[in-house]
Amino acid sequence: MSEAGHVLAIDQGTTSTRAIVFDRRGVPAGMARREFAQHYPADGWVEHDPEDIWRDTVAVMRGAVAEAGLSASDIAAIGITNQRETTVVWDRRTGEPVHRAIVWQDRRTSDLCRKLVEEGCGPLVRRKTGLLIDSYFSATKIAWILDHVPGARERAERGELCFGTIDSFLLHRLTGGRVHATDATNASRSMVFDIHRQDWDDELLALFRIPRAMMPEVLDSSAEFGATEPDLLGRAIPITGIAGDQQAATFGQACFEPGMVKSTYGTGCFALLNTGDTPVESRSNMLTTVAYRLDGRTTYALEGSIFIAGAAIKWLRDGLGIITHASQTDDMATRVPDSHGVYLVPAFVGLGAPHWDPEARAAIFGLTLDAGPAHIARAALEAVAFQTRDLRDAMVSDWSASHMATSDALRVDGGMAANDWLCQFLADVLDLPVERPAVIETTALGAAGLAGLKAGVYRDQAALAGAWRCDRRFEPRMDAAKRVRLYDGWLDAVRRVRRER
Ligand SMILES: Nc1ncnc2c1ncn2[C@@H]1O[C@H](COP(=O)(O)OP(=O)(O)O)[C@@H](O)[C@H]1O
Ligand SMILES: O=P(O)(O)OC[C@H](O)CO
Repeated sequence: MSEAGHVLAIDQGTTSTRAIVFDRRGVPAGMARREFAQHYPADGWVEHDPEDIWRDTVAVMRGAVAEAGLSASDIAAIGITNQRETTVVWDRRTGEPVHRAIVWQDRRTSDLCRKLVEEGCGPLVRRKTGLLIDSYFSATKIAWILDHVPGARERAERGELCFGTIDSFLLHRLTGGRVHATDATNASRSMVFDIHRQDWDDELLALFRIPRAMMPEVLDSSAEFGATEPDLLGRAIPITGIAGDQQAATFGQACFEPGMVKSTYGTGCFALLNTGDTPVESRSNMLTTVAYRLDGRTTYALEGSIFIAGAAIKWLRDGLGIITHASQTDDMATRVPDSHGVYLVPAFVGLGAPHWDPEARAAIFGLTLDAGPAHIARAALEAVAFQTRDLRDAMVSDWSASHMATSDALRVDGGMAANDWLCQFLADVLDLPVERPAVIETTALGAAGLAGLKAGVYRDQAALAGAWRCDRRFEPRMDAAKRVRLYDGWLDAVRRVRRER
């Protein structure tokens, strides 16, 4: 058991970077958070500046330790969790990025993806990676950078450039450029990683024209990744846990048994169903992915990915200007009896699962002169619940086709899970109890759990599962006829968005 009793988790998300110090019981002891700039250089393009992310990461690490009233000597280990698929390419020697990070929401390579699908490459990618060919994943983003940054492809072939998702970029910086690695969950989001052989796949690397020389080493999610440069926090601290944020949330929600499901409501919404040590291929356009890999043993999941969840609420604030803080939407939705027939389909960057339609764009239907901001805010929240229903129906059909039932409640987390109105509506639309944990920052908790297992702060997964506590359980109470009517209206709105693209 480690003497230093705390774990520092870095949670680098799409709209903000957080660090949280957890104690030996998995209780947050200190936290710091910074939002950072989103860049939209063209329609469907989304970029982040890696230097903003690095600067904020160092600041929130130091801020969280200070807020906890601790020092580096109290921190046994660091865990990293991150927005997935977002792609950074940097110079191996200097650590300098050759281009801004291309974010997971970015759709600039959708034409290339469509071409590969038309050429019949879909089954090969699906069989090896569990993924559909889509610009969401890293491979085509890497190729775009190599094709559009002068000299980058030649430098990459000479081994002078590194690719990494955000975890890998931060690991390289935190270790002073000594370590170029990632974990199996992040690798599984690239479209060039064989989830069965657990290795980069040369046939797929060739298909996407990516030199193997730029790929990071792939380790377990709980592993010895390296140690921080002493000047960052006052002493070298081991980094012993890494996972993509949705897998970290699955771990933080203690969804360790096959059939258990969690759904995270951040910028996007991501539902993961643990399928155990067997990858389940979806017939409903869900993804097959790595949930976590411990001691060389891979646990898989079915995943439904929705690109816009909290981002729609952010748009109400920054785009429409009808709110000044996301939490206002709770009161606004409560104030009106229904959305007055208003449906908002948040296809701002296309539609993810189960449609995978990059060309779709957002729309609001059903507006009348007596509809107002509260109806639109409610429709934005309702859309998150309707999209979750789309995912759950697909996952249940995949899973129950050949396995036992799914768990009897949906565990939720992420920034939006603080919205009581949304959690209740979610339970109503799913006709399923929704459980919100006492520690809502489950993504960071998962990263801390992975790091703490390796560092000896937490005994084992059973101890982590035993520490999970429900803060509030929302029971479904909507009558069936209303549920059917509302959801049918949603399905009609989505059909209209897809027809009109
Ligand atoms: N009370 C709330 N009601 C609705 N949406 C919220 C609420 N609080 C935060 N959000 C939304 O959740 C997102 C932030 O959640 P978070 O998990 O921090 O996201 P990420 O990890 O993607 O950065 C933002 O898009 C914000 O608009
Ligand atoms: O930043 P989040 O929490 O919305 O997560 C983004 C996902 O990792 C994208 O796959």
